[in-house]
Amino acid sequence: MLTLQDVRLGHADGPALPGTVTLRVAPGELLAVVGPSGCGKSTLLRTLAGLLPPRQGRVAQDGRAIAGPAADRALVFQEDALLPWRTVRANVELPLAIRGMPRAERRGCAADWLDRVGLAEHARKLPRQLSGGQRQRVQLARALAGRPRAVLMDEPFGALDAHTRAGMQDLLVDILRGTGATVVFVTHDVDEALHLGDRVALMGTGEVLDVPHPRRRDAQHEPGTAALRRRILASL
Ligand SMILES: Nc1ncnc2c1ncn2[C@@H]1O[C@H](COP(=O)(O)OP(=O)(O)OP(=O)(O)O)[C@@H](O)[C@H]1O
Repeated sequence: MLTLQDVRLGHADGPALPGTVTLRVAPGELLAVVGPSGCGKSTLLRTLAGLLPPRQGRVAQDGRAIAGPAADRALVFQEDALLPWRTVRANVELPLAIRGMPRAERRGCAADWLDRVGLAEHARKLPRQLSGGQRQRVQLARALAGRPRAVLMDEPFGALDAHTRAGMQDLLVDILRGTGATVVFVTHDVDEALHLGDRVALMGTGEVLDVPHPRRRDAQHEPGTAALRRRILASL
């Protein structure tokens, strides 16, 4: 579980953002976060990751204050954060190696995750030999291979075309199933938030709304989904 209690966000060299955030993300939940540009969505994720201390208030994972980055919380960005000189497999293995996992075990773990994201036969390639969508799948494999209890995703599919993006959403739903990971997912795309989220947090207003039919593509035209969509759009 991730909790923020009366948290004031802000970068060290900038002013604190207006207002405070109080939020509780339940174990295994996917919380989608939307809000106007500049309202602090990325700052929120960095604070949860432990990369930025809160200006005020308390940020905790499972009741323990978050004091710095930890392997238990993986970050996935929109921009490609793979090491270009390492193979796909070595990129997925890297966080496992840093955690001291023995070589044979991390080989097996990386192979398993590359298989789950459909890239088994690309393991020996370099990132630049892959498409944008494939690179994003490597990032997912790398984030999840370490079995984090929380995954913090900042517009991870924002740079992908609509078709690839829908495929990535389906893949994410598929590979999260059974991991029990808690996910905070920042997006500009209201339909993505409504599809992936159990709840949607509106960062501008502080509201957190239940999604009536999470992860059901056919729910788009259900009255509850349509009403929620209008409400979110109005808040943006
Ligand atoms: N590295 C930084 N140093 C100082 N201030 C920053 C830094 N990054 C962002 N900010 C400021 O913090 C505020 C919140 O930015 P943030 O990137 O969290 O917003 P956001 O909601 O993610 O925006 P967007 O939707 O446009 O990505 C903005 O006023 C921004 O100028």
